[in-house]
Amino acid sequence: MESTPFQVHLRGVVELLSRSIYSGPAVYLRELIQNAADAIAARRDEGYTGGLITITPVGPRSRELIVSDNGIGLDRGEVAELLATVGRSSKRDLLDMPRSDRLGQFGIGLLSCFMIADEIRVLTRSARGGDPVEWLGRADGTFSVRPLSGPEADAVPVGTQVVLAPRADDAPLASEESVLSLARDYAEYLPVQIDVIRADGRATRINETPVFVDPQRRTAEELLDYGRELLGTEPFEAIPLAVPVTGTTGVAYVLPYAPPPGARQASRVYLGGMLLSPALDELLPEWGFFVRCVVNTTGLHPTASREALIDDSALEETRDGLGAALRHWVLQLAATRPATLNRFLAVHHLGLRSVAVHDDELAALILPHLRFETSAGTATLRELAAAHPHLRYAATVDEFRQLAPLARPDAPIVNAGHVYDEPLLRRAQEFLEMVVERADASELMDALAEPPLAEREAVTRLERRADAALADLQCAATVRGFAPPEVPALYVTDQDVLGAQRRRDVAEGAGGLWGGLLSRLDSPAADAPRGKLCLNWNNRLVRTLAGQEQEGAGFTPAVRVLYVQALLAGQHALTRADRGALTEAMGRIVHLAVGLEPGETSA
Ligand SMILES: Nc1ncnc2c1ncn2[C@@H]1O[C@H](COP(=O)(O)OP(=O)(O)OP(=O)(O)O)[C@@H](O)[C@H]1O
Repeated sequence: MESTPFQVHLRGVVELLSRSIYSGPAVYLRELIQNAADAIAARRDEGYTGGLITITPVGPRSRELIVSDNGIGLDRGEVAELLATVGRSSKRDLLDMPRSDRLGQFGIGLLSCFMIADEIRVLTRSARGGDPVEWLGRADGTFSVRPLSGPEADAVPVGTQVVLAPRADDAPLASEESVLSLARDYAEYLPVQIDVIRADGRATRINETPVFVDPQRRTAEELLDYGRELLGTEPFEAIPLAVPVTGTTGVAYVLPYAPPPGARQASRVYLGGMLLSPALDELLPEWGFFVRCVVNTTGLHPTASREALIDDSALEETRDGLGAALRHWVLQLAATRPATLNRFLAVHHLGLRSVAVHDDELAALILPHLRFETSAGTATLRELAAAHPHLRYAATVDEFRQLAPLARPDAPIVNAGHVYDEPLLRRAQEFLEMVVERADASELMDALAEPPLAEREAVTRLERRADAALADLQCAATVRGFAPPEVPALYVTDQDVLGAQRRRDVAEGAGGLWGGLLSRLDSPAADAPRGKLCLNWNNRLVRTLAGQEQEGAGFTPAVRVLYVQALLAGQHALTRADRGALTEAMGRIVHLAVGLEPGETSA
């Protein structure tokens, strides 16, 4: 059997590159700069100390774009082998791992030039000696090699020039304006000088110093300057980053605003100084949504497109390292700058809360510092855990509103009615020494002071009479002493009652089929849930009501008005029955005030 080498259909491969691998034809320039930089690095390995890349864009005087370098160059044998063999690269080491000082590794980069031109012409002279060579590759898959001699050869210095004549449609990508902007975007931080030759013949050096490569040695102002450009606004703060195992350094900019929920901030990533991606998702842990990073790395591995990173253990290690830096920042804030921590939490609390619900790392970090509203003012969870290891909470804002007045100051109730609060409070038990439990209205009421034994009889009588006065309103009465004494009564419900009440409100508004259905759901049964009116034994008015020996005509309307007042104070919605009761009770009170019998209406 005869073995035959595979045939490569070059147009098909180029099509594949342009459609499926690269984000667009503009990457041709990145690939050329990268090859030039690698060639200079290779020559520097042999003791050379110079290095310059020159790019001449397409212009009024020439339809050709030229990228020249004074790197290692290629001899005749290397040209045929390296330039014309798809997938062959000089830059992989023996273990097939990318070398940290070389950018290329796949042996396909040069083909990207076919996305804008039908021919690639390479003039090259090896630094190791030998005659220069011209290599001509064509998009139809053929190439030719021509050794140069005489004056033609004398004109070719050590290094390589790549010459492209872009197709008319693609020429704009090789114009001075595009070349300047692409070269800056991709390569302004490369450690090699890059000049763009302008139409007037003058060179513009595009190199800039990357502040994020060595952030520890930069001033805060320098770091913030870059951050301002990156975020388009003043960063909240700049956090220097370093993950030495993967040669990654950079800066995380804390956003001064809350990003949309769930949005992980994409990072700007440079590989060996060359832009890999302006917006890479996978670099940060999920909970790092509150920063936008810029990093340079030498130890992470690009995919063939060079626009993403391979999700391998190096990336995972880097993610962990960056997470650790963010965690350190938060802990430092908590320890040394609590006011800044509070400002940070005020901006990002919703996002932090949403992620801490399911992310252990963030929960452990942030929970102690989260602030909650309680019946005794606001406090952080750490403060609450220290003062009240057994903590009770209300699970809705409604519930909090009605339970808060019942809570003793030494046993406050936490408002866990806002989004994420309840699951976070429950999680707090894993990270802080505390037990949290949902507060129960009747238990709280039981904890309130019972009136003294000597007055029990009067209290029981008052409860019975008030019960009777409220019977048709599905409300029971109870008497306790609580602060402040000016409040005559509180209305207390448990969750079932609140739910039933809400359905009744809807039914009243809905009418028709829906209304009928809902009202049937709640048609008062013997065991129908009842709210409770808790009368305050410390209140003068309540005592006076209790003191009325006879069933005075004012008792029932007074209790019913107290009931409606308590509902309103607790911001409960009034049902139709409640409104009816109020109108009727007020009518009777007005009659009593002017000395008329209830029925006496006509003159
Ligand atoms: N300017 C240059 N100077 C010297 N050699 C070059 C130059 N450009 C390309 N080469 C040689 O041609 C080979 C193939 O280049 P190509 O850009 O296709 O792949 P690569 O750079 O090795 O890898 P990648 O696909 O990751 O870019 C290189 O490995 C290098 O040996």
